[in-house]
Amino acid sequence: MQYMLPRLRGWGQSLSRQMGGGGSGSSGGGMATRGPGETKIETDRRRIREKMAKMRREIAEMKTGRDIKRQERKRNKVPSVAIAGYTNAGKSSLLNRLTGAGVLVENALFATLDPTVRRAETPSGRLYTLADTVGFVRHLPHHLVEAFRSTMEEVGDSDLILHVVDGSHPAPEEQLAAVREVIRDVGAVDVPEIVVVNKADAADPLVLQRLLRIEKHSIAVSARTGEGIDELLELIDANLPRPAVEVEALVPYTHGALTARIHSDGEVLSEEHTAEGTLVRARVHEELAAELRKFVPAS
Ligand SMILES: Nc1nc2c(ncn2[C@@H]2O[C@H](COP(=O)(O)OP(=O)(O)OP(=O)(O)O)[C@@H](O)[C@H]2O)c(=O)[nH]1
Ligand SMILES: [Mg+2]
Repeated sequence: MQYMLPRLRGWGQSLSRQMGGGGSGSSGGGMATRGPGETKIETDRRRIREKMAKMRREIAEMKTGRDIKRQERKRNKVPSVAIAGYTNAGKSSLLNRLTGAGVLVENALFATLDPTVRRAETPSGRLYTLADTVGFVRHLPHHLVEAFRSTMEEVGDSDLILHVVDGSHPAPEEQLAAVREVIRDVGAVDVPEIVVVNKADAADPLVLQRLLRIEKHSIAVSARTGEGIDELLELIDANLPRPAVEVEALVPYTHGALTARIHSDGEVLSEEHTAEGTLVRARVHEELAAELRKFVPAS
């Protein structure tokens, strides 16, 4: 903490530029109010110091709850998708847009301190979890990187990363690179990534074109207007890990709940309603495959 404060001069300045300039008064929460005799930089430093302290406390409290949730997810084999990206990129807005959740959205740094997890469903009916994460900033002092690291476990453990970048920012490539550095640091390089270029409504079309060309797995969206969201949902569907076992089962109509689980936990390849029940071909995880064994149709 002591060591980082002298460095906040540059940081604070670039942050206010990033947020559209014009000082801190136009945005942010109540903490932005300047005390008597405080200069802009002092206010920034104090604000950041307060945020950091709060964040560390919350991170410490969160860890246990997160571990439990993660274990549950692993057991149920529900694929997990993490929304990562630079601070203020629109991660929480995207989570809200994708799941209808009411997560706090604010034009302020580190609006999100708790990696919230929501359940979501693909257009084809597969269930997955979607996690909102803490945003990154460039030139993060080293001990702060440590604090982020624990929240980054969420990202490292996920099956798919939605890497959100603000397309209307003057230097989106730099933000992408900075976030990737952290993703690499936490060993999440193997997790497939979709680059979600957000704020398409406010971005320069040429910048959008450039980003979509450079980034192979990318899509332009606007969490605000909903533009591109349906396509993103399809893309998530296509990029979720495929369950391991392909099965064929004739499920009696009396076992409707089981048919429903094939839809939510697995990937249905074909389905036919016969006189004896629902004839399904699907990819499912081991557990469900075992339960379906007694319904393998006599051939
Ligand atoms: N024009 C425009 N603004 C957006 C869009 N999505 C988000 N915003 C705005 O960008 C700001 C940041 O949005 P958040 O969703 O809080 O961003 P975040 O990435 O969760 O930020 P942190 O949690 O602080 O890392 C808010 O003022 C949003 O209203 C978009 O698609 N278009
Ligand atoms: Mg957020």
